[in-house]
Amino acid sequence: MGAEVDLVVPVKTLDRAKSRLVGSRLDRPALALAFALDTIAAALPVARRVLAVTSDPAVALELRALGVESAEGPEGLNEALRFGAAVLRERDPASVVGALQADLPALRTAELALAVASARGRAFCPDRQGTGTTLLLSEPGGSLEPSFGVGSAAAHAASGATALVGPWPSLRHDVDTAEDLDLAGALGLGPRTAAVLSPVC
Ligand SMILES: Nc1nc2c(ncn2[C@@H]2O[C@H](COP(=O)(O)OP(=O)(O)OP(=O)(O)O)[C@@H](O)[C@H]2O)c(=O)[nH]1
Ligand SMILES: C=C(OP(=O)(O)O)C(=O)O
Repeated sequence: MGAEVDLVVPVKTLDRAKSRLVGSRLDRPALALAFALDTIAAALPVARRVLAVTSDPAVALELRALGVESAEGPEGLNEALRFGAAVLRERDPASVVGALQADLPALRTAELALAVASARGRAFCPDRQGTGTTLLLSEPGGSLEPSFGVGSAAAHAASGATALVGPWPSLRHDVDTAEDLDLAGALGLGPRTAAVLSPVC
């Protein structure tokens, strides 16, 4: 792709996160934090900068220990992403700015690197079902125009972004439900997520 890649990663307040993981013995806040830390740790070697946008001081503190910068953005996912993308764009008018979801606990660095390198212009990676979006990239120097939420893959395609489909299953396995967690587990979970799950497995 050529241009440097800077990523904004939105992280919801932990006590409200991953509400669809209900009905199990899972510790949702601990898992949401572990998902975010595993996702970001896998992304760090790929991106020049990673900026997390979160209103949760506990998340910011954990990320600081990883050397990751956080900012408190506005309420709402797309608002948080626009805020983070503007911060990154201000620092470099020519970079590729990306939005990476924080619920990819099986993410492999090499797979993210391959997907990013495959992008030509503004592009997105659909989730495994093909309806959601796990990664959205601007064109170099371009705007992100995030439309995350229900049906975001179709929304990103309709806004002119190209779908990134290739050998990067770990980038497509976001985890919202217990079934998603089983499927991500089959790919191999990051160490923090595996540690949270180990007492109940
Ligand atoms: N900063 C910020 N991040 C958000 C917000 N809503 C969602 N996110 C993040 O956006 C990504 C995708 O969100 P979802 O998959 O819906 O995750 P979630 O909201 O924790 O899960 P559900 O409660 O099941 O909807 C995850 O990285 C979340 O942490 C928000 O209002 N602000
Ligand atoms: C917000 C999104 O994530 P999810 O569908 O996992 O909630 C999205 O895919 O746009």
